[in-house]
Amino acid sequence: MPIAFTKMQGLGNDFVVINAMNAPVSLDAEQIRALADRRFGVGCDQVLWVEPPVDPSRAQFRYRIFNADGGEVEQCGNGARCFARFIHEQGLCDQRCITVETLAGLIELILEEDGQVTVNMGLPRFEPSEIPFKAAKRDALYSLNISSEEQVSVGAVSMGNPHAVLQVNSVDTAEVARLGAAIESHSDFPRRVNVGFMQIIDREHIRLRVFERGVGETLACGTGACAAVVIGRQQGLLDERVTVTLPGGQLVIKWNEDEQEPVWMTGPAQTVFTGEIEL
Ligand SMILES: N[C@@H](CCC[C@H](N)C(=O)O)C(=O)O
Repeated sequence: MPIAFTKMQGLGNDFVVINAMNAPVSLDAEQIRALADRRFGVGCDQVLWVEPPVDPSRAQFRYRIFNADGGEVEQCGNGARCFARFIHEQGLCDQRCITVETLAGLIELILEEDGQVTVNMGLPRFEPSEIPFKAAKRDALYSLNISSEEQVSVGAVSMGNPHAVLQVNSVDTAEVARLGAAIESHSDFPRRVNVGFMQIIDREHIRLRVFERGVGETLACGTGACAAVVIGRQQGLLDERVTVTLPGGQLVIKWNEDEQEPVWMTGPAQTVFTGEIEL
């Protein structure tokens, strides 16, 4: 049976979106990898499924996320904006504000008048056990051993999914591939981790590159942008509203530093093409 899909992108972080509202879809990890393959499949960083919610009294949809390596994960920010646009374009819901279930909890998607999408990304979590990260106690920065001769300093936070953030002098020269791969699978992050390289331009602007868990470096990472701003803000380096420049474009992230208040992300989302594929 061919599978119908929509190819979407948010700042060049790209997705294969599958509508499983009417008929359940079941793909195993090998089939997800085949779909995501850029030479033999459609090609994407993540595969997203739109499903009916488990609890319709709390949410209109269930949003499931699979990395290109086939693993299911908790959260995806750029995907959330594409999810909102997909629902609207497919006529699945005409409300401009929708609530969706994810493995990380509920998130809220708002379609703006100008076509951008704002997402309530939920609360950042800093307790090591919630990230998860092996540390004796919560700290602003942790020293991570890359080898016996090399240590790096990272901030760690969960935006529903795990993130480590390194501050660098320049994202142009940061060793994203080498350090990203080493930190992504570091034994102190038992579920692996997304790794952000943050260059602070000023209190309202950062540049960021992200080596994503289960994918490698992508053109943008929404949860990575939230994580970087939250970490930069906790270190007293950033203001409440920050523009994040990623290789694929810009996001605006807002967080008022109250740990009981959510992080907000605004940015674009676009459909690229639709198709069918036999797996
Ligand atoms: N591209 C995403 C994050 C996708 C999931 C991530 N790779 C993980 O494994 O947690 C985003 O825009 O947030």
